[in-house]
Amino acid sequence: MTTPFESHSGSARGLTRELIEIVFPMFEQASAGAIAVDKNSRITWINSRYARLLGLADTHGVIGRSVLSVIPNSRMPEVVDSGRPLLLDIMEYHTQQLVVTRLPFFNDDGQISGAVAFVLFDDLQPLTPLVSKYRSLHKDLLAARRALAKTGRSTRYQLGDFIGASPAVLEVKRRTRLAAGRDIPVLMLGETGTGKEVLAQSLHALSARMEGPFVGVNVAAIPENLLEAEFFGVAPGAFTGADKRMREGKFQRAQGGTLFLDEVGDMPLGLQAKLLRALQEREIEPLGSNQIIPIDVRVIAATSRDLTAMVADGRFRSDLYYRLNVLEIQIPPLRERPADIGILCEFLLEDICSGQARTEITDQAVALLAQHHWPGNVRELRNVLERAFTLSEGAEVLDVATLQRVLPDAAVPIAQADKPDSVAANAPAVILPGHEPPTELGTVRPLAVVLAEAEAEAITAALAQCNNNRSQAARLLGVSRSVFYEKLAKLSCLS
Ligand SMILES: Nc1ncnc2c1ncn2[C@@H]1O[C@H](COP(=O)(O)OP(=O)(O)OP(=O)(O)O)[C@@H](O)[C@H]1O
Repeated sequence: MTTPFESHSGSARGLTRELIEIVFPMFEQASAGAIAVDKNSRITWINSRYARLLGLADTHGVIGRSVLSVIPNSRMPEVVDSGRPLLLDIMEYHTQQLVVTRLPFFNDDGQISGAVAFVLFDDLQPLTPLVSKYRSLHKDLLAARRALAKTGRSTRYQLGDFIGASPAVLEVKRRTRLAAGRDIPVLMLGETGTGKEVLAQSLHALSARMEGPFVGVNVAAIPENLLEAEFFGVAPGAFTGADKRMREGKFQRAQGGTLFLDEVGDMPLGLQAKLLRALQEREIEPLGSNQIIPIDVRVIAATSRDLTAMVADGRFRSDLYYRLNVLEIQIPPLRERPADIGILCEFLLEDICSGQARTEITDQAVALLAQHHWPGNVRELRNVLERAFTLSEGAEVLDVATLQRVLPDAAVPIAQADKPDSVAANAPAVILPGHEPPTELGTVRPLAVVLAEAEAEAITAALAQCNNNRSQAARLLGVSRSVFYEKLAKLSCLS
């Protein structure tokens, strides 16, 4: 039998490799599948049992490929990066849940050479009690993390929460891991709702600053005259009526951790100069004080604006742009990666249904969603699924007809509809907004639901019309920027 270790000869420096070589044949025989990767997480070997389990035509086609491009939920890169084994894990692969164990192995100099994984069980039936316990604990953990993130300064997202397996998303994840390993400023560029905050939190959680605070500040949501105090704090008694105590700014709160500057493109030029100074000197001066405070903070900036255009016409300082953009992560809009919509729906529905019976979505419904333009990206997808779930009163399956009733825009060709669905089958060839078939629930719905839907649609349409420029969208809707942000935040909480 060939093993992934044959090319390495001589005595191993660490016990790990020797042990693996001893136990490998036993594990390989007894397990439901085995795979090995090199130190770059590229597949070097896979046995035929695992290839069959993954539905691969043969074992050769995947050799040399990144393991994440074949098994999107694999945690082998983590094992290779950390050099630590993951002895027991449940990994989802399409509809299967596999119990896996992953071990790193080292070369003669003690350097990491790669990792090997074994599928211990591909049928969870005997483990049902354990798995349901795991699921309920996992749900509790997510709920606790969310509650904590609302009150404290910790993060609630990890890289695994950034869902997607398209090449563009894999590249985003690769750059995030790279950025996490280096203490440098990072600039995230992407439209609204593409997950910039999810990614910023994940980066922090992967970095050496993970034990430190993660402090987020949305530059666009804070009135201009308060921004400086928000950033740098206020000395005691700096103004008449000001606090007797020092009021900490975001930089001080983020000491030892990460400061996430969301919508940095909305920062007024005056404050840009002060931010640049703070980043260059690594110190700040609270308002009304002559005391200098050293800062130890990693900055992750994000924007949905075209910063290079803003630099070109003088609305954003070029020196600050280069200081923030040491490593750039471009997050693609959802419409450019329709292949991710299925997996995103699965993940978002799981979250939306949490605590209730699981709802599935038909392939035709996913295909319908893939045709949508998604100006509000994943946040909008989440809202659409939430509305569909509410409208269907927790039905087991979301189909084309239900989604047509909640998708905000345009006509949908009936050819896409689920064939056995009676509403779709009797519908006109094209369903236009405002001409939806009457629902079984009747036409009268609670006013609060109708108003909330109308508000969500107006916000999405305004953002689309203004190319995601929030200040313009707020003006178009006749509300202040802070009211607009409040509503946007509520939308994302609801979703
Ligand atoms: N790739 C993704 N996987 C899972 N959820 C995602 C993903 N991208 C975004 N989301 C979800 O979409 C919503 C918006 O994400 P987030 O706030 O990170 O976006 P953003 O780019 O920071 O938006 P904005 O620019 O409007 O602040 C959240 O509910 C988040 O959980």
